[in-house]
Amino acid sequence: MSRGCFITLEGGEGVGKSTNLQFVKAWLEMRGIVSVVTREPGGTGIAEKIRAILLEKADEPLSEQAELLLVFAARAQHIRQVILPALESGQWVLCDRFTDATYAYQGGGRRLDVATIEWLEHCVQGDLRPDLTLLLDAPVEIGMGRVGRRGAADRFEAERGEFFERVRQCYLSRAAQYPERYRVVDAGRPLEDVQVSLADELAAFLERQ
Ligand SMILES: Nc1ncnc2c1ncn2[C@@H]1O[C@H](COP(=O)(O)OP(=O)(O)OP(=O)(O)O)[C@@H](O)[C@H]1O
Ligand SMILES: Cc1cn([C@H]2C[C@H](O)[C@@H](COP(=O)(O)O)O2)c(=O)[nH]c1=O
Repeated sequence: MSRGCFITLEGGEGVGKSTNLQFVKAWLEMRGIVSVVTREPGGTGIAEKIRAILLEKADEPLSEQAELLLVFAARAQHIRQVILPALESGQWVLCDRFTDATYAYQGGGRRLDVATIEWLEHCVQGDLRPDLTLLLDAPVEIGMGRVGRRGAADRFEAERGEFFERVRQCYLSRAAQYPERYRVVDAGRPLEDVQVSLADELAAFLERQ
């Protein structure tokens, strides 16, 4: 049995990752491809508990180093419990954020040392990398406007605009750095247009397999 493909959806807050992950799953299903939908941080019982720590606005401030290590602790659990078993059984994995989010949020947003992130990535993932990363890109105000209508902000959503500008620029520069893996989709357009572009990218990806 051939190994499944690993697809990640990335982007800033409110760009439409969760909405479009369901679209991607349905698009693949219509072509006979079974996929597991999951997310980071999270995706297992333990990793979801870590997610709760990362997202909650607690009285005790979470240090930036603790934040980085928690993200990778959740990822280690997720990879071993969910991602690798699914890929090895031939299923595809569709993940709402993965390590590119760590480069964008902890590297770009928090300005933590990129070499440390690379080292943790190597320790936790070995050579596991996404086969395709769909970057949903939209101006920060558009994404935050969509999120704002959803209710109370979590610990990340409460960050300032400049933080999210750095996150966006970091995603875009990684997309330029890894053009063979990344596809950038303009997510500031109406949902139907975004999904036409996603379908084009998925069709092109299938052609390459
Ligand atoms: N292209 C679009 N145009 C207008 N509204 C959209 C579009 N895409 C998603 N939305 C809406 O924006 C909101 C946020 O979408 P969604 O939860 O999918 O984003 P997300 O990127 O997963 O957010 P988060 O960063 O919080 O995980 C939802 O109400 C969704 O219906
Ligand atoms: C994987 C990952 C995530 N984050 C941040 C980014 C988001 O603000 C939250 C997750 O919530 P969402 O519903 O997906 O928006 O976590 C991060 O800072 N670093 C990471 O590696």
